[in-house]
Amino acid sequence: MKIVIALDSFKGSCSAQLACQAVAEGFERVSSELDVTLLPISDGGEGLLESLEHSPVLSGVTPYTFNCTGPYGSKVDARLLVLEGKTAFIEMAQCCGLELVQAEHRQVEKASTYGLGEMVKHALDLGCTRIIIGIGGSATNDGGAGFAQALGAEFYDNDQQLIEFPINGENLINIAKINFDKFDPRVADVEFNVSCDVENPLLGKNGATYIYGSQKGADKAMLDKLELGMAHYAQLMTKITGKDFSLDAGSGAAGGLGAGLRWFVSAKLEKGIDLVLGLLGAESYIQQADLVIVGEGRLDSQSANGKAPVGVARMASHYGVPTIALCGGYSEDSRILYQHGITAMWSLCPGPVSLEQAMVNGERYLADTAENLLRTVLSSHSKQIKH
Ligand SMILES: Nc1ncnc2c1ncn2[C@@H]1O[C@H](COP(=O)(O)OP(=O)(O)OP(=O)(O)O)[C@@H](O)[C@H]1O
Ligand SMILES: O=C(O)[C@H](O)CO
Repeated sequence: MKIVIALDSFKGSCSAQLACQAVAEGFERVSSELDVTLLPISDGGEGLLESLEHSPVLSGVTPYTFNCTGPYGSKVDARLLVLEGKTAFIEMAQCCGLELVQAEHRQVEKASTYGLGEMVKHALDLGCTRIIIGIGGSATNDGGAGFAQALGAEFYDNDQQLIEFPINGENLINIAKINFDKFDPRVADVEFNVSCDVENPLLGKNGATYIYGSQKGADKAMLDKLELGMAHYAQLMTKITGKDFSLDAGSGAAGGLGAGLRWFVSAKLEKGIDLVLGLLGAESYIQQADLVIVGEGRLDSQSANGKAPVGVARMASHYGVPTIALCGGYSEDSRILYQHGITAMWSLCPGPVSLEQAMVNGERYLADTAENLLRTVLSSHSKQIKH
């Protein structure tokens, strides 16, 4: 029996790689005759590098670590991967991620994507001609202005004063002019592909600020202020470039970085999970599988919007392969996922345990649930199972 194990991370509990390993361990308790492929997955934002590093097809990636500017200005270590000396993979959450800052210290208006620009400069220094950036899971709402500043763009306010490093969401309302004379010229010869974890537009009620600003530390008044700044910035960038991306899908990913990357480096945006599945060569494994296992911390109706488990399930259902999802919990409205390729959903909780207990024991519970799941599947096939 061929099984593809393609779980995303269980945020706050275990990484995608550990989740996949736990499921494989549970299966091994039941049968040693399985042909199992582990494909730790991500929705293209946070976790992108981990899924690529453990990919069975991308064996030749070289990891580099650079000390760069974190979301609030202090230094953080971030990694990038280089494939065959030419293609760099960068995960913006490593330098500008929400998880780098504890919830009580988050001030989204002060956060900047400057560190991502530094990482891109490192990739250029390494001679890369294609740069793939996974965006999402960010602490920022600066529309990519910090990213452009790190690459040499100079932002001026109404008094013709240079806006200091690192430019952030709060500064957007003050930008009157941008000077690109010192912008890194190497960028023009590089192909940028961006995998977005969500498809929100830049502006409006469904845009970057109003949908993701609160989790980054903004209250209602701050959300209104940031949206005004973003709208002003979008208007200016549209005037400069002649391109209005405000309402395009993916523009609102990572606090408007999606739009910023299109404006500043002519990036091509893609739906994260599709780009990840392509990079991992997932199709060749999935189309031959008898069963696919997916999962993430929590499944709900939102999971249908570009999240990793549903992306995998859609591909599997295209080939008539059933997909079973394992999760910490699923909401009532998650039934809609049955229409998106998910055949069944299993919660890993063994009983009424606290969320904390479920998260601390995530791997153990996953292995136990996987064991139980495979016992059920094999017994319905009248297969030999270990006792
Ligand atoms: N082991 C676990 N047991 C029970 N619930 C869990 C467990 N691990 C994670 N969760 C729940 O899932 C939530 C995280 O959800 P999930 O892993 O789907 O990430 P997310 O925030 O939706 O982001 P993304 O989809 O980008 O990964 C946690 O806040 C918690 O409520
Ligand atoms: O970073 C963010 O704002 C969210 O993950 C959506 O991209």
